[in-house]
Amino acid sequence: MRRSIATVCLSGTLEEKLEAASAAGFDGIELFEADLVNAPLAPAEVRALAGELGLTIDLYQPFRDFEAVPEPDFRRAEAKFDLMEALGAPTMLVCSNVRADAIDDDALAAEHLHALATRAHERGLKIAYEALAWGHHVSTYDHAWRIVEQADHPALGTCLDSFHILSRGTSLDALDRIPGEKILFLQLADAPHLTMDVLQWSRHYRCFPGQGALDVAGLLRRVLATGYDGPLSLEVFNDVFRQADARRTAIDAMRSLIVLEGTPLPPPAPLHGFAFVEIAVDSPEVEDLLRAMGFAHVGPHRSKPVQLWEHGDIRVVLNHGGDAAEVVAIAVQSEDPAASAERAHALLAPPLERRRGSGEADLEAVAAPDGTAVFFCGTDWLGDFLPTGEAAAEGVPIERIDHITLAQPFDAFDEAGLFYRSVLDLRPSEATELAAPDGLVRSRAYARGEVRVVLNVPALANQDRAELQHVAFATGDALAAARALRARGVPLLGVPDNYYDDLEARLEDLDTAPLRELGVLYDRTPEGELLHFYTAPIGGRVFFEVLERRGGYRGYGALNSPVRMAAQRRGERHAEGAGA
Ligand SMILES: O=C(O)c1ccc(O)c(O)c1
Ligand SMILES: [Mg+2]
Repeated sequence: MRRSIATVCLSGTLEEKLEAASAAGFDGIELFEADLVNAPLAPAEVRALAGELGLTIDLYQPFRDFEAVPEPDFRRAEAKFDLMEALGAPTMLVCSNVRADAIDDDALAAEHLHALATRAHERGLKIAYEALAWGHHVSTYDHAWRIVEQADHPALGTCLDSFHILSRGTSLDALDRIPGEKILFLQLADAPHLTMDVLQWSRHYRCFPGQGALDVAGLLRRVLATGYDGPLSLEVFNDVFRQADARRTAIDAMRSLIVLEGTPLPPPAPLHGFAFVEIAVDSPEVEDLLRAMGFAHVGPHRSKPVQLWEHGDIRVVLNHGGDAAEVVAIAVQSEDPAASAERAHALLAPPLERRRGSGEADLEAVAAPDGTAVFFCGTDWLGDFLPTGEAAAEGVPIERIDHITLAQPFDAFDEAGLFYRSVLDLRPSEATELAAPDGLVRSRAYARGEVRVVLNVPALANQDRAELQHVAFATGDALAAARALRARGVPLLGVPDNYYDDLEARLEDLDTAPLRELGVLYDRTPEGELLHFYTAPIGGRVFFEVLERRGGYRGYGALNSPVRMAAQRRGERHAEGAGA
């Protein structure tokens, strides 16, 4: 099916919006009136530019507050028809009247729309009538359809918008009564569950399908069952997207449509946890910390300035080309790396070209939205490192990478989420908000089996950095691990006494003494328990966590994150007797 995107989804000037839509592979656009009014291009020039970019102008919108008023404004409508002829836009969206003085009279609305359609028809144009969820009298799609049916004009049909329908929880059953050819346009948008005024919800929080909580896929199935074969068009009003890079947003939008349509993709290959995490370093600090944690430097790379460090099943690659300590790559162990990479490419993840020495493994890698490399590893990559013969220290019970937490830029929360969900086929948990000392952080975990990625994003722009990156190591015994690491002189993050006092007040049966002594945090859900602690940050940017999941605990200790963040901000380290 044809894919369109409304210019309101994208940031920038009209020219930038068109270029971004074209670069992402869209076939057409919905032209928002304001984007045209604000542009120095004549309508014919917009048409020419769109044409050069391979885009059609599928819809001109919105035409507001027309129907069911004492004097419908045909003069304004004719002016827009002139414009549409110059643009080559075949259809005008008329949204339901929101004015307080609109008349509650379906027959009158139908009469006005019939008259409008008659004039449009003379020009070879069409009118698509859409119910806004906050329309004064017409606020549901079935009501808008009844009026269109009553108006009964060949140049008049309806425009369906998934947000207006699903936000109100309107039953989809009436869709079966609308003939496909009378649906002139389909707008698709998702949104998170929010309890708020529906207009505010629509204008600020819409997102691309798959990024919110609405069943857009279910609605699409019902609409396609009517025989609708017009464009699938994204119409998303979102404060963050308005501030994001238009080219990235357009690719995010296209990825969302690829997933929504159920486009055949290479199936996700089974994954077996993380093969490695790569950390860029600018000082010997990380090496010192890994050594103190019992890691062995098992080998330098044959041709690149990177080293492999190992402990149990944990592999950390240190990259000495960095100018700050940060996680630059995550690598998953795939049963079929080539298939994983093909799936990623089909989902528009840009491949990363890698330089490879002769005899070295051909590692497939793509770039995540924030530039983090995602590698798909088989088993041959370990041969790229020259063995040193070093072995990890005994007696430090840390076993494998449990999860990797990536601090993302402010505008990447939904985009990066959709990327990891679709490319790696990870399942999202509920999003949470963490109150850090420097601002609110939105956090959401994505997981499949042993591959777990947590995305942390500042809630507002202009916050330099509300979060750090971290790699969490799984242990079978957090208290023993904390004891062993302390004995080896690993600088651990201090936890205030107030935290343990609160824990005791909340959980009467919990013995907090060993936790308090060792600076170990605790969480409990009906499924199980979590014991975890953190190293002090290195280079101000990266730290490690050690965690023990007991029973079926599936979370990430989000409740305790603000305690950690406050301690990190103070630069507190756990010292002997700190709990006393
Ligand atoms: O928010 C609005 O006014 C508005 C305008 C046009 C649309 O198609 C829509 O869904 C909402
Ligand atoms: Mg709409």
